[in-house]
Amino acid sequence: TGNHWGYGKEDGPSVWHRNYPVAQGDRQSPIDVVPHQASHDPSLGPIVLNYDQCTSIKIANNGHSVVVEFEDSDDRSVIRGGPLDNPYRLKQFHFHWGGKGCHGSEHTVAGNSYASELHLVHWNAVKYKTFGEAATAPDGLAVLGIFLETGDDHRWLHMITDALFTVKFKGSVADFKGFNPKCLLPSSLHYWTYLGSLTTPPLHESVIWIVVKEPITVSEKQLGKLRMLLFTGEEEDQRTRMENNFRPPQLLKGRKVRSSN
Ligand SMILES: CN(C)c1nnc([C@H](N)S(N)(=O)=O)s1
Ligand SMILES: [Zn+2]
Repeated sequence: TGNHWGYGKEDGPSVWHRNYPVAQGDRQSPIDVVPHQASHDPSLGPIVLNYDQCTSIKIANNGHSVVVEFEDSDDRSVIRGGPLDNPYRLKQFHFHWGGKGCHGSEHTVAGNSYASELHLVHWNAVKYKTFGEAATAPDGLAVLGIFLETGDDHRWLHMITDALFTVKFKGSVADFKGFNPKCLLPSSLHYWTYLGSLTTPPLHESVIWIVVKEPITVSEKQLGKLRMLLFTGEEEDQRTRMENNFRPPQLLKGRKVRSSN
């Protein structure tokens, strides 16, 4: 019905263009990052995260991913520096992941996928009054992408995976206070950056992407807990596991990818 979209055969990334023609636009995301073709830009400073006053509010299953929302009525959690001309306010973070053992990241590096990808979504509250307004502006959003590879348990990710049972069904929301996503960052914030889009409908071409080079390590067990989430609501008799909720890489269409040092 209407603008319903998903990750299945009938409603997945290959048909999103029918309801969202921008899917075939000139600055779509994700992309395959080819490190040796990225231009090293010495003018690109470090990314600075001021997440110390960061306050998470709730965790939700929106039928496409699991999302942790933040209080964004002031500049308590911002990202600045790097390619950004203003500080951008943290609004939410969410994940994309694969099926058992297979890949799940959205961005790829020289054709290689990671098991999952974390997106920290920020908006330019200096230039725009609301997230909605920023989400349709060419410099409105900044998304920090972090790759997840499998290995040992991540010492803090259990804070999230232990809460997933509270949001199993599409449309469920639960309190999730006091979580600071700084604990999910790798030790180095060296990155690639390029101009792109949201990777889910409405696919607005409003994102300055900052893809961090160093992945974090999580265990297969922790990733498996993401897959106990459902795409479907409690009232639906069809129970569909939430997995493979990633869009494949899109054409670069002449865009330049820059690399911090
Ligand atoms: C409205 N918001 C916060 C978002 N809309 N689409 C989002 C996508 N999941 S992504 N992957 O961040 O582009 S995030
Ligand atoms: Zn995302």
